[in-house]
Amino acid sequence: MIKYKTFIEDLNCEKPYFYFSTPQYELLADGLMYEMNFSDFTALRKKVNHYLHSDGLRGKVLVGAIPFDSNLPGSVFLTSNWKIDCLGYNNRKIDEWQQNIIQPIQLREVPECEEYTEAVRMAVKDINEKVYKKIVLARGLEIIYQEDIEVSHILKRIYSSNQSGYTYATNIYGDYTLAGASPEMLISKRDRYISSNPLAGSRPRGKNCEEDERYAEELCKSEKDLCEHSIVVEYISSKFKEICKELHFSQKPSLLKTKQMWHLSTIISGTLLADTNVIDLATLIHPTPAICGVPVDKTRNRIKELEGFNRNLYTGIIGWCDENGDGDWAIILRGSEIYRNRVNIFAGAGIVKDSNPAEELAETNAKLSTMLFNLGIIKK
Ligand SMILES: C=C(O[C@@H]1C=C(C(=O)O)C=C[C@H]1O)C(=O)O
Repeated sequence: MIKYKTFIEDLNCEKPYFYFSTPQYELLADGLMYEMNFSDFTALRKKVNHYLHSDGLRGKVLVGAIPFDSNLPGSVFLTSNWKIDCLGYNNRKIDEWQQNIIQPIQLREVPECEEYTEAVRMAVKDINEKVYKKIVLARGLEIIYQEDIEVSHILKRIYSSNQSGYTYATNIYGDYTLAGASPEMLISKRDRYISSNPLAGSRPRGKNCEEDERYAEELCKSEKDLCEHSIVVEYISSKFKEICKELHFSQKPSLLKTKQMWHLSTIISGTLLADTNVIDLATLIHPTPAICGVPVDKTRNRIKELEGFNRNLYTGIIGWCDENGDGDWAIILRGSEIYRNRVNIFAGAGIVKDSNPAEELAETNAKLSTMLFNLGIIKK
């Protein structure tokens, strides 16, 4: 029997220029690329529309990652060197990629836990004073190794443990690899059909079945988490209402589980009134309150003050756009920046009026565990 290997399983020691997969397909873009720089989202939209209307994307695909902050410059890439393949059911065995995992010599919190809980306290105060309604605050871990780590092993582990989410890896942004296992699709577009699947409101998975079910049940009933979730659904659905003739979403969120987390989830879908490309759609709704806050400008500025580090591409978006303006863009979450012997990982939590600093810290720890597991630092 011929053993079918996916693009990611087929990697030897090389790092892919750009890799993106969903449970249904995987896309790999490699080789020569044209870099399209942009100064902000408005400039990006203009350039992409120009390319699409002048047939400049024929046979090509646009791939890349767009920063969290829409006022910052960035770049996306155009290439004819790309392939896409269906992913049917395949048995992703993480154990196969257990070998060659090295352990770090140092882990450093950026910022320190106490600074993070203090930032949450300040945000709750802002919310009580009605400065804003919700804000997402993140923190990071810097992981140092004695020697350079083998990126292709880590990618195989990320892919294998992320059967139901979006796996991404790119090497086109300088001297590091951005790679992770995002659970959240910002926008998907095929012809006139569009959908978004925001997540907000979270619990860790339990240590046993009983605890796991209890956490899931608690999440479904939690007023605080339901409120956190409804803010995001309201934001995206009101943006979609302006551009869609039909809009569908359930009034009650469902549960989505990853290996490490439970999330409240809502699929919002619609049919576009006029053909709009996926970059226009992504930049219309990004950053959503799932990773930024309400109102957007106020919370984006406050995030810079309270977090004390630069998010860059973390909580930005990653994906592709084809010659028809179709494509998928996921939020850059549960990811890592891998530099030779150093890895930076990040995680955030949504803060609303009833947030408790210690619980939000625990939530970020649970989210960080996705990459800690993929790096082989923790066992589960
Ligand atoms: C910010 C992160 O996650 C986001 C925040 C969530 C929440 O507050 O419940 C859930 C999923 C994501 O939208 C992260 O994973 O770093």
